[in-house]
Amino acid sequence: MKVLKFGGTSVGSVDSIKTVINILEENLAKGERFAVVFSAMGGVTNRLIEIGKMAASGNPDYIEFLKGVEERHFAIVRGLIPVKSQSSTFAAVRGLFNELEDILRGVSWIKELSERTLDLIMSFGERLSTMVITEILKSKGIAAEFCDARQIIHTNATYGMGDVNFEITNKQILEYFAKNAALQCVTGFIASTAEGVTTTLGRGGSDFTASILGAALDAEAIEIWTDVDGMMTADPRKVTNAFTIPSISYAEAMELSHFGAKVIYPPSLQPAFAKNITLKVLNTFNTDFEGTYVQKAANGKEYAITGISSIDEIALVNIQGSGMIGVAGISGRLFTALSNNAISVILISQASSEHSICFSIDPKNAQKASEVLEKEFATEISLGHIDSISIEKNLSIIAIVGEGMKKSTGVSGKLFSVLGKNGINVVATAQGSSELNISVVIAKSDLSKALNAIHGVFFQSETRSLNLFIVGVGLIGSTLIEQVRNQTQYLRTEKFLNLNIAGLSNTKKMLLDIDGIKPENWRDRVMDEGVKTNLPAFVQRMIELNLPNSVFVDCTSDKDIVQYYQILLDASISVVTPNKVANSGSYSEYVSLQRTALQRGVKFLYETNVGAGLPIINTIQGLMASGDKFLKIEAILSGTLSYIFNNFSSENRFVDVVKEAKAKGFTEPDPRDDLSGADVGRKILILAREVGVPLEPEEIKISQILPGNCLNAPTVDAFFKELEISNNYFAENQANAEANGEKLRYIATLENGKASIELKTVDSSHPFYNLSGSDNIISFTTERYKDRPLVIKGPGAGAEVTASGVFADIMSISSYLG
Ligand SMILES: NC(=O)C1=CN([C@@H]2O[C@H](COP(=O)(O)OP(=O)(O)OC[C@H]3O[C@@H](n4cnc5c(N)ncnc54)[C@H](OP(=O)(O)O)[C@@H]3O)[C@@H](O)[C@H]2O)C=CC1
Ligand SMILES: N[C@@H](CC=O)C(=O)O
Ligand code: NA
Repeated sequence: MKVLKFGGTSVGSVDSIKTVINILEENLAKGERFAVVFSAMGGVTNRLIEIGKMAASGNPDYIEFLKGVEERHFAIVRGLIPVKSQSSTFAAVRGLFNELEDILRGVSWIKELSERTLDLIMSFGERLSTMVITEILKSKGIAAEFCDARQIIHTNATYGMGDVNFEITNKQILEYFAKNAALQCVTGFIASTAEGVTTTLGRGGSDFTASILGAALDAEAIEIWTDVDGMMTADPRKVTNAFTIPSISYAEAMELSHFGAKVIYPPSLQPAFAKNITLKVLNTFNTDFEGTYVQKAANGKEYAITGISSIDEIALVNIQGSGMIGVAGISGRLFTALSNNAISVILISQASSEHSICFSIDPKNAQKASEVLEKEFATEISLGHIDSISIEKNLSIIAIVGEGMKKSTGVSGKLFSVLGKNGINVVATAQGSSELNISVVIAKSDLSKALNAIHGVFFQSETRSLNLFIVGVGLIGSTLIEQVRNQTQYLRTEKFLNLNIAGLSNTKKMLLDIDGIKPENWRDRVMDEGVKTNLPAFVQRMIELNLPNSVFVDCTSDKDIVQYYQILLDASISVVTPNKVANSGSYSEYVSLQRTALQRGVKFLYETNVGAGLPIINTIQGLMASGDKFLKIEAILSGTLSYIFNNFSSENRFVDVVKEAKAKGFTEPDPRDDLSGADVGRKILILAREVGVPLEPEEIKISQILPGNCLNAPTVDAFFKELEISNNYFAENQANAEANGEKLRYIATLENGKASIELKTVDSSHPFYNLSGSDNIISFTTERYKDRPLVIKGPGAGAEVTASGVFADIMSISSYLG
C-alpha cells in the first residue's frame, strides 16, 4: 500500500490534471494498491479565504470572485470529462457552490467570519478538486471513489489547526479501507470533530493528511507530488547553483524546513516518520526525476552538509550586564517572559562568560520584546545589574544543516573561513550539540553573497564561480580574456570553476553583467551594450552588487585607477594587476594596500609587476616568509631593453628594433617608460620593498640612456621621430661594445639598501651575457643562496606570458577561496 499526494499546482489546470491521471494510471497498471490525496486547485484556498473576508465585510464583489472559482472547476470538467457524462459532475459542482453561496450569504448577513466558519468555507477547495478528479477517473473506467476525509480524520475543535485524535482516526481509517477496496481519492487538509463539525489541519495540511493515512495503513511509502524537483541544497531563487538533494534524513528535513524550505513541511509528516515510512518528494511536471528520498537515515553522503537555509529578516536582541554573571534564573525569566507574550525565539546564543545572552526573533515582535524585557528586568536595570536591552535589525540567519557534520572536523572552520574571505561579518552564531545545524546571523545586505559563497565551498564538486571585473582590455586584458576563453571548458570540468566575467571597461565604454560577459563576444557586447566609462560608478556598482568571490583585475597602466584599490580591498574584493603604479608610488601607499588586504582577508596580487609571468614576487615572498635574508639583487628587468640590446646591431637600426619590441607587445603603452629606465626603476623599487627595504621612488638612481630630445617628445609618434634622429648615439655605444666582444646590458642592482640602474657592458664571462629575446634574468644572493645565487631567467615581457601570470594570480585566489 502506498499513499500519493498531489499539491495545488499539480491539480491546478486541465494539463496538469492530465499528467496526474497518467501517473495514477501507471501506478494502477503496475497493480499497486494505493490511496491518493488531493489539495485544492492552486490558489483556491487563498481565494476562498479572501471571499469569506469580503462577505464578512459586506463587499458584494465576493459573488463575482466565487463565480471565478466555480468557472475554474467547470473548465476542468469540460476539459477532462466526455461531453455525454459531464452533466452529473456539473450538477455536483453546482450543488457544492450552492451550499457555499448559502454559507457566504449567512456570513455577509451576520458580518462575522469565525475560524470555525472559515474552516468550513476552506473545506470546499479540497472537496471540489477531489470530487471532480474522482469523476474524471470514473469517466475513464477506473474504479475510483471519493473519500471525504471528514469521515475518517477526527480532531478537536481547535479551528484553523485541529489537533488530531489519532486513536479514533487510525481506527476509522483502518475500518474504512478494509471496507472500500476501490481507489480512494481523499480530500487533503480537512477533518472534522467527533460531532461532525468541519476543521482543517493547518500548515502543510494535505501532506499531513497523507502522513496520517500512510501511518495508519502502514504504507510502504508516501509520495508527495509537487511542482519542483524535490528538496534542494538551497533556495534556487537565491542560490544559482542549488541542486536537488537525492536523499535526506527526517531530522535534516526538519532542520531545513524550519528555515523555510517550502517544498514540504516536515513537522506535518511526523506520523509517517514515527513509523519509519519512506517519503518521496516527486515532481508532477518532471516524471523522470527520481525524487528526494526522506528517510530515517539518509543514504551515503557525498558532502559534509546536506543543505543551506535562511531566514531573510530577523531582529537580534541582546541583553547584557555584569549582574548576569553566575546568577541562576536569568535565562529562565527571560524566556518565560517571551513565551508568556507569545514571542517565539528563533536562535539563542550565550557565551560562557554569562555576561550576555542574545537571541533572534521575528522583527515584528521586536518592539514588544523590548517592552516585555524592560518590564521583567526593571529592577536589575535600575540597579545597573543589567544594561539596557539592545535590538539590532536588518539581519538574516543562515543555517548549514547536515548529519554529515556530526563529529566531523572542519565544517564550522570552512563556514567561518568562507564568510571571512568574502568580508562577511558574523554578528552571532549558534550550534546545538546535536551537530545538525550551525547558524550564523549576518547583515541582510550580505545574505545572497553569503548563501552563494557557502554553497560554493560546501558543494565543491558543483561548479563555483569567480566573478571577474576587468578594467583595461588592451593588449594584456584582451589576451587574458582569450586565455580565459580557451580554458573555460578545462576549468569547468577539471576544477569545477566558472570564471564569470561580470564587468569590462576600457577608457570609452564599460559593461557590467552579473550573468556574465562571454569571452566569445565581449567586444561586440561592450560596443553594443556598454555605456560611457565612469570608473567611480563601475567600482561603486561592484561594491553594491556584493557578489561572492569578486576580483578586480586592473590591466591598464593608468595612474589614477590605483585610488580604487584601497576602496575595493576595504570592500573585501581582491585585486589582481600587472599595473605597477600602485606598488611603485609612495612607500606608505604600498604598505597600506598590503595591510588592508591582510586585514580584510582578501588578496592583492601583482606577480606580473616584475618579470611578467616569471615567478619572481612569489619566490621572494616565499623566501621572506621562511626567514631568508636578501643580500643582493642583480637583474635585467626590462623585456623591452633586453630585446633591443639582443637584436640591435650594426645591421639593425635602433629605432626599428624599438618598433619591433612594441609590435611584439614587450613595451609599455609608451615605450619611453622602458627606454627611460622608469619601468625598470619601478620594478627594482617593488623588489626592494618586497625584500624589506622601504625605498621611495626618488631614491632609485637611474642612469639615463635616452637623449633629452627623445625623452621630451610630446607624443609617442614624435618620440619615434626623435629616435630616428638620435640613431647614431645608440649605434656608437653598440659598436664600441661589439668591438670589445661585449654586450650592452641595462642592469638593476639592490645592495646595502641602495638601488641603482646602469647601462653596462658585459663580457662573455658574465652570467648576463647570454640572454636572448625578451629574457629577464634575476639573481638573488641571500643568506641561504650565498655562494651560488638563485637565478630566475626567461621571457619577462609579452602579451601571452603576462596575461598568463595575471591568470595564475586569479587562479591562486580561486584556490584560496576554496
Ligand atoms: N606588455 C607587457 O609585457 C607587460 C605589461 N604589463 C602591464 O600591463 C598593463 C597593460 O598593458 P597593455 O595591455 O600593454 O596596455 P594597453 O595600452 O594595450 O591597454 C591598456 C588598456 O587599459 C585601458 N585603460 C587605460 N586607462 C583606463 C581607465 N582609466 N579606465 C578604463 N580603462 C583604461 C585602455 O583603454 P583604451 O583601449 O580605451 O585606451 C586599454 O584598454 C600595463 O600596466 C603594463 O605595465 C606588465 C607586465 C608585462
Ligand atoms: N615593458 C615591460 C613589460 C613588463 O613589465 C618590459 O619591457 O619589461
Ligand atoms: Na613575475
